[in-house]
Amino acid sequence: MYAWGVDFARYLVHPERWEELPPEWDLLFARPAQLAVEIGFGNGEFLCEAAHAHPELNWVGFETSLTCIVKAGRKLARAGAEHVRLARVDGRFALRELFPDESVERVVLHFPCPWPKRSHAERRVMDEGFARTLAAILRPAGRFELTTDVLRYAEDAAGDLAAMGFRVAGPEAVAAGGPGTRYEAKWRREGRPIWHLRAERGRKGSTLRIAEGMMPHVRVHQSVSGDAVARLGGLKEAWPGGAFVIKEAYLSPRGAALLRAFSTDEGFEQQYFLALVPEDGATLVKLDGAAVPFRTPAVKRSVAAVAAALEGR
Ligand SMILES: C[S@@+](CC[C@H](N)C(=O)[O-])C[C@H]1O[C@@H](n2cnc3c(N)ncnc32)[C@H](O)[C@@H]1O
Repeated sequence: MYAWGVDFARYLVHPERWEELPPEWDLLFARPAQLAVEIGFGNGEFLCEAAHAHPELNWVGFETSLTCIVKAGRKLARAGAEHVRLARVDGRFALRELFPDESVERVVLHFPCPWPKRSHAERRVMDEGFARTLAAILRPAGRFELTTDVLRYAEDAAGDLAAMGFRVAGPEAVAAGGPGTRYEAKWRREGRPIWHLRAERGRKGSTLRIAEGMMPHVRVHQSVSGDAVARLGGLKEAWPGGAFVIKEAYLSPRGAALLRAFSTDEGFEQQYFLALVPEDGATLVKLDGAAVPFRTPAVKRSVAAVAAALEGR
């Protein structure tokens, strides 16, 4: 990807397209090294600095904002940073699904959105589930660091981490020497106290992973009519922890169809397309390559349910 003449494509990775999860990070970085992860890296100030200060580590950053990916990518390219990869994936999902147990040395989270309202709590990065993931993917004595301007957030994090067996130091106020990010500068300008918490993994935890590399597909042994495709719009299923809905169905003049789908697995939401491809009197139901989702239980169920609906089951 080029933006203002700076090529930063070499930093970008697309885990949703990988056929094997979790991946071999050493192969991806073309060198064996300990892994360090930043979640919600914003404009990339810390990641850029950290890659220079700790060239012995392979750094992976996760962001949900495309604008941030572009800004951080440009910064890394300008600085000539090595051993960094960026992905546009929800960091909570990424940490759990993309790293084997006991494979990460360090995880950092700087000024996560606090989402103080109870009704928004599920959007917070740090919670009990995240602490469980950390206990699973961190190496023995691997560490997690949190910097925030919200004392309550840091205190809740300390509680969740301690309950998972972490040795927790803080939260303590840090007068200077924070991560050097845009949000640190912003809150310091406003005179807010900055809180730092450091937690070292104690006992190993375990976590349930749900994504697979394999692309689900089902062959329906009949061609499908435009009416049958149109009836797929609105198809939905929900079960404890997950759901999918087919939002819209588009039919091409040549008999192929695209279905716009939405899924959620334990709050991890995805939008994607299913393709219905005619094949010698049969129809292949598969994921379309335009917006490939992670292959979660909800995504797999949507493929199976569309095939079943077409077969009248
Ligand atoms: C308040 S900003 C802080 C950015 C940066 N760390 C800093 O200190 O300047 C929070 C960032 O986290 C990102 N973010 C929010 N939820 C996320 C998630 N679940 N996974 C990855 N990034 C996330 C947002 O897009 C935003 O860039």
